[in-house]
This record gives sequence, structure tokens and C-alpha cells, in this order.
Amino acid sequence: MPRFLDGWLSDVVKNSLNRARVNKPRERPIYLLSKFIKSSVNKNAIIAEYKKKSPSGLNENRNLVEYVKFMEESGAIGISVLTEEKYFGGSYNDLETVTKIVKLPVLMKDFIVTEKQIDTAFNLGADVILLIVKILTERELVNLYEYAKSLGLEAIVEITDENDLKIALRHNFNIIGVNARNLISLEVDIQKVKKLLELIPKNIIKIAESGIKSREEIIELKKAGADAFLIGTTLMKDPNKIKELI
Ligand SMILES: O=C(O)c1ccccc1NCC(=O)[C@H](O)[C@H](O)COP(=O)(O)O
Repeated sequence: MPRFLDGWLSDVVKNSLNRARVNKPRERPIYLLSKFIKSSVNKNAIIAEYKKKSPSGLNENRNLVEYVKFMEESGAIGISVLTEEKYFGGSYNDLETVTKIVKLPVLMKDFIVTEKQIDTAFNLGADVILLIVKILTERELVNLYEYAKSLGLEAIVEITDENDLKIALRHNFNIIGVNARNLISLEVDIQKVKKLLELIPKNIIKIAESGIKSREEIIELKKAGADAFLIGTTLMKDPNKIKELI
């Protein structure tokens, strides 16, 4: 069983535990996010996220195919697709649509607590999964990471505070995501992200997640050590903003 959680997160995790596996043969090679981030030398490595709604108040029902193609053409190095249904309005269909049309790493953005969910990510063509330290026990985190790796998928291990970081650094995880958003209060704190980024060793790929609105913030986060940037709300509200952020 995952960690004991309060409020909406406990509901999300309960729903995730009950989600059925989608069984379909994978039709796509694996695009390694780590490779795309490392080879992004002359531009900011942006992972553009598609999410229709969010607990923090987003509500944008954009055309998925147009959005994703535009992000690929504009130079995003990856696409993130929300698949959580109740709080983010996502779906496995959205993920499948995206993996059929882009030649970029695709992140299945969800609250992963079971191997079934990772099988589904693999079968639907995703290349990367997200493992959130806050919602898993340490043993579950390691087991799910190893399981994803055994399928050839990469995992972003997401931390939100120093305690999460302590846990993450006890293992050989190669990609750490630092989320500016507190998962309970939903407050965004970019300064906190900068502090945490500075504590992560150089050899680990670091992704700054959430709340990014401007090029200035990206430059600050880069100075603190971020290698890539996961951006949802800002791009869903105004897709053209990618041209300024990249
Ligand atoms: O997006 C939310 O409101 C949210 C609330 C609570 C937990 C997670 C949440 N979002 C998941 C994410 O990590 C973000 O979608 C992602 O980092 C992009 O963030 P943003 O650019 O702020 O949309």
C-alpha cells in the first residue's frame, strides 16, 4: 500500500490503484528523454505538457493534435500528457493519440502506484513515467523504478522538499524532477526549487517542474542547475509562448 495521504491525493491514489491495465502491443520505439535533454545544447530543453484542467485552476480544452504538433515543430524536446481523469481531465486515449504522432520522448504524467500503470504506459507508447516520492513508500519507489527500467522506460523521480530529496539520493536514479508546487497547498515556490536543485549532484539530470512563466525564471533555474523544464499551464494558456521560452 502506498503512503498514508491526506485530502485529494488519497483519492487520486485510490483511483490509481483501481485503474485497469490497457493491453495493446507497443507500436513505437523508445525515445530516451535523457538523450534528448543532453543533446539540447543551443536551446532551453522544454517538455511541453498537455493538461486540460488542474487542481490549481487551469481549464483549457485545446485541440490535442494541433497543440502537440505545434510544440514539436517549435523545438520542445519532449511532451508530457496528463492521463489522470478526475482531477486533470486526462485519458489514456490522449496518451495514445500523442505517441502515434510525435517523434519525441512522451511522458505519461500520472500518479503511478502500480506496475499495471507502468505496463499501460509502455503499451500505449510512452517513454517516460513519473514516480512521485511523496505518494510512495521508499520500497515502492525503488521497485517501480526498477520495473520501469526493466521495460526500457525511463522514470522521472519527483521531489518537492528536502526530505524527498534525501530519499531520492539514497538510490541510483538518473533523472530527478523538482516540483515547485506543494501537492497539498498547491502553492508554487520557484526559490525552493532553486535551493533543491543546488543540492543535487551534477551527474543527475535535473528537471524543474511547475509554475514556470518566463524566460527569466528559466535562466535563474538553469543557473541553479536545471537541465530541463516541464511547463504546462503557461503553454496551455498561450502555446505561442514556447517561442519566447525556448
Ligand atoms: O497542476 C496542478 O495543479 C497540480 C496540482 C497538484 C499536484 C500536481 C499538479 N500538477 C502536476 C504537475 O506536476 C504539473 O502539471 C507540471 O509540473 C506542469 O506544471 P505547470 O506548468 O505549473 O502547469
